[in-house]
Amino acid sequence: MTDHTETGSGEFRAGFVSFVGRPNVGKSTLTNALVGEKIAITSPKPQTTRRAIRGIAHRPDGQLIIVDTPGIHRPRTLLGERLNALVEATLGDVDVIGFCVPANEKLGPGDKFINERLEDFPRAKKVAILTKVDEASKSEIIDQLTRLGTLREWDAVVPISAVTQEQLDVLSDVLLGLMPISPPLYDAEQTTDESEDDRIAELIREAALEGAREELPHSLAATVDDREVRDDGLLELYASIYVERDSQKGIVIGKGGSRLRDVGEKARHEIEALLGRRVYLSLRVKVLKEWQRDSKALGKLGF
Ligand SMILES: Nc1nc2c(ncn2[C@@H]2O[C@H](COP(=O)(O)OP(=O)(O)OP(=O)(O)O)[C@@H](O)[C@H]2O)c(=O)[nH]1
Repeated sequence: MTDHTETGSGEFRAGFVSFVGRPNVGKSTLTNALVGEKIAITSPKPQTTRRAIRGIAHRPDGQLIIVDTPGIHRPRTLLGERLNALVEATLGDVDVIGFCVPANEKLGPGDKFINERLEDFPRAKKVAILTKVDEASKSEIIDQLTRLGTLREWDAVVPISAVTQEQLDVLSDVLLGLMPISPPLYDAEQTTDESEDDRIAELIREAALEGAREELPHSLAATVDDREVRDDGLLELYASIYVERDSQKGIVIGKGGSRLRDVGEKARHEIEALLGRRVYLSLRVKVLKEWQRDSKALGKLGF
């Protein structure tokens, strides 16, 4: 079981926080930096986060349970609608919402749209997080903080960089301070409640996303279909990458299978790091026609 020593102030706090913001503002990177382990996938392509993944940051004086949501956006497909419903359900339930805005881009209509939506979640405390301060000048940061201040009365405003780790300790202090006094909600060893297969599938999808062309990211999904331990102890994993159209299959596989080999190689390294053991990874690319619009297919892929 867990071994939690309480600090001077005495009170242990635990609760749920969700980071929201436009695509690509650094929510997943922040989650990973706070948790200290790779949980949510990160990618330079927007909207790559598709499911609510919990990362748990353990501290001597509390636990921050991070619910990573897909971005809030206007739905265009059935997948989009489901994702928005997921966001609604998640945000209705958290103690703190961290509204992320990058320091190196001006506040735009997208930020304002999301900020207004925060009114729908009166239960949650609201913290503005200025991300990527390593990419902005002092005066840009000050301007941006001032503008953020005009949006609403925040419970706190914190500038951070997940890449240089700047102010991450301040942010976790602030977030924890806003959490209810509570006994630990999870064991100290636990950093996520996602299943291992789901995490492996995310690593495969992340590898396949790398270098993928514009049209592809939203069409990619991955599943782990089977696993077997060989006599020599090697873990065999059988997984599928799904695309929506025949033409996309060729793109993922590449000339003579070269691209798929690279994807497999990259994913295998990440999976081995996650599991702490050697793995044989078999990847197959399958076409699931228009799966984003097909409720049966969405179910099959775990949405
Ligand atoms: N320089 C800098 N880059 C960052 C920082 N945080 C994230 N990034 C980069 O910004 C890009 C997007 O980061 P993500 O964490 O995937 O963004 P996200 O908000 O989770 O994106 P979605 O999943 O699309 O909603 C990646 O290329 C990150 O490496 C930061 O603190 N500094």
